[in-house]
Amino acid sequence: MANPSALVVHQAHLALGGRPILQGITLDLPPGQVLALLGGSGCGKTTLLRAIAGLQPLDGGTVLLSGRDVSHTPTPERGVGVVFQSYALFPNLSVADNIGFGLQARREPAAQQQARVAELLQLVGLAEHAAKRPAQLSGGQRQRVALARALAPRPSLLLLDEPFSALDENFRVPLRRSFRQLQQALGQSCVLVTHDRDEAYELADQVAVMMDGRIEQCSPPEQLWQRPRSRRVAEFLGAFHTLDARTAPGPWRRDSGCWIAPLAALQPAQADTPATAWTLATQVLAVHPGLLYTSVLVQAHGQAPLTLCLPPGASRPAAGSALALALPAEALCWLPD
Ligand SMILES: Nc1ncnc2c1ncn2[C@@H]1O[C@H](COP(=O)(O)OP(=O)(O)OP(=O)(O)O)[C@@H](O)[C@H]1O
Repeated sequence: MANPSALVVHQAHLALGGRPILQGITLDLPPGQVLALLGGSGCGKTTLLRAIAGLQPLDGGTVLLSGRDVSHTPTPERGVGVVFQSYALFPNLSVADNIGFGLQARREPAAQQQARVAELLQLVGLAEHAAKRPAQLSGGQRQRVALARALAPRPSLLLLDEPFSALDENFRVPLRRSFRQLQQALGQSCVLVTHDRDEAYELADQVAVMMDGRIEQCSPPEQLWQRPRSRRVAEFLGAFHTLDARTAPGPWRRDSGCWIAPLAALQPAQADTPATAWTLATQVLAVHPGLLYTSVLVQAHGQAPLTLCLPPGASRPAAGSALALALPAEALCWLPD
């Protein structure tokens, strides 16, 4: 028989302070994969993570870990590891003792505990810092201690709440890449809470977009960014031009919904632009030079302003000038409201 899913959440419901916070969440995570819960502030990501950990009781619904119904099982018996945004390390314990904390609590033989701590110190590259206190470490090192501590008891599922958000961009990206390598080498199943789209895209096998306590779409990242299922998801991902279908010209006009196209698909119209393309007569509102590209804000009739991205060397149009743009037909996809 195939391995059971690392995590199944079925119809999770929860209200707090009289407000619905989780509204029928259903998820299924195969073993060894990372699921990212991606959403804006207050959509319920952390609450869902806490419910999976058993730190927040649900009003209704079930949670299964490796096929075992843990809906009413206390946290210590669920076999999950948790890495909090703040890392929550013990300031008076050494790095090694922080990592070994969960093993002591399980009363494993001392030699076995020491061997496991040494293994994890190696794994996260902190062997020479074993005797230090958390205050003597950098933010990235503290994050790795928190990760090692959560991994030490070999959890069936690792839960991570914004684990990289306290770090500077320069540290965040290399650290999340080394985390992904480690996770894949260990085959560790994970649920990752994040509001960072790049992080979700890079780290996750499946991305669940959460809005108002619901999963709007759960798909592998490439699929999500190619085919968002609704306008809300497309707008949240921020990777598309959105054009109103009601005010669209000729063949693009519809009674409802919108057309979306990847940002790079919008280009200046050329002599060889195919007749099937959607051509837009626009006026340049503003030009914003940038390191990677120049953003040109344009206004097309009946549409919200659009942003054309020009490569750094391209000639820049002047604000107020007219600019003919085109979107190839194959880049456009209609979505319901
Ligand atoms: N104990 C509580 N009592 C009442 N409301 C709560 C409680 N805990 C959380 N909430 C509310 O539930 C909603 C979801 O909170 P949650 O922390 O899960 O959001 P989030 O998606 O993780 O947001 P963020 O990214 O800002 O952390 C918020 O509106 C929050 O105010």
